[in-house]
Amino acid sequence: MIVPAALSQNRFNTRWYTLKRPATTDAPLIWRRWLLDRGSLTQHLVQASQGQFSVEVVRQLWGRPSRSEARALNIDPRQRVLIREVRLLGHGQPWVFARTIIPASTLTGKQRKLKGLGCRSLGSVLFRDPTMKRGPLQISRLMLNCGDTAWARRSLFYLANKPLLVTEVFLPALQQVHYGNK
Ligand SMILES: C=C(O[C@@H]1C=C(C(=O)O)C=C[C@H]1O)C(=O)O
Repeated sequence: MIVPAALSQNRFNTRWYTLKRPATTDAPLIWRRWLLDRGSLTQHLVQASQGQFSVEVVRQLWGRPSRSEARALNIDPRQRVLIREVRLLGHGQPWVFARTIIPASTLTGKQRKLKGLGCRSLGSVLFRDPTMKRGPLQISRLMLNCGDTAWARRSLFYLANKPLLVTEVFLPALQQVHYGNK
């Protein structure tokens, strides 16, 4: 199971870079398209997989954020948050690992439904919400448990001005995907 411990464990001290200009990343061009697009990643993956797309929930639990996640959300690291970890599959292959951190204070009102997403994509809720705002993208290069490294990005989303932090790791299998110039 490729589950990047570098996201959830403080000991990895993963460094995140906010890109001032796309050109500043040394990511290969194809990755820049994936890494830096502010639209729905789900939509890209549905297109790239010709609809053979699915969401596999790895785990969902109440727990504590990493220090880095708490800093990004500007919350106390001792605060309990809802943690959702999924793999996004194309043609049954894991293409993206995603970890979303949702403070309890965000799971109120209409946003309570985020607790019961199951295998529906988070993106299908976020990008349909007229109140949705997205903060700047941060980029990192992570060490995966299997020893590979992978490009990752994260950003804050806001629904009705309430934050959640979404981190996406682009797994090695995604490199085989020849994504058309759409
Ligand atoms: C934010 C999006 O939702 C995607 C789906 C996720 C999920 O179902 O947990 C998490 C992160 C994203 O890769 C998106 O589609 O852009």
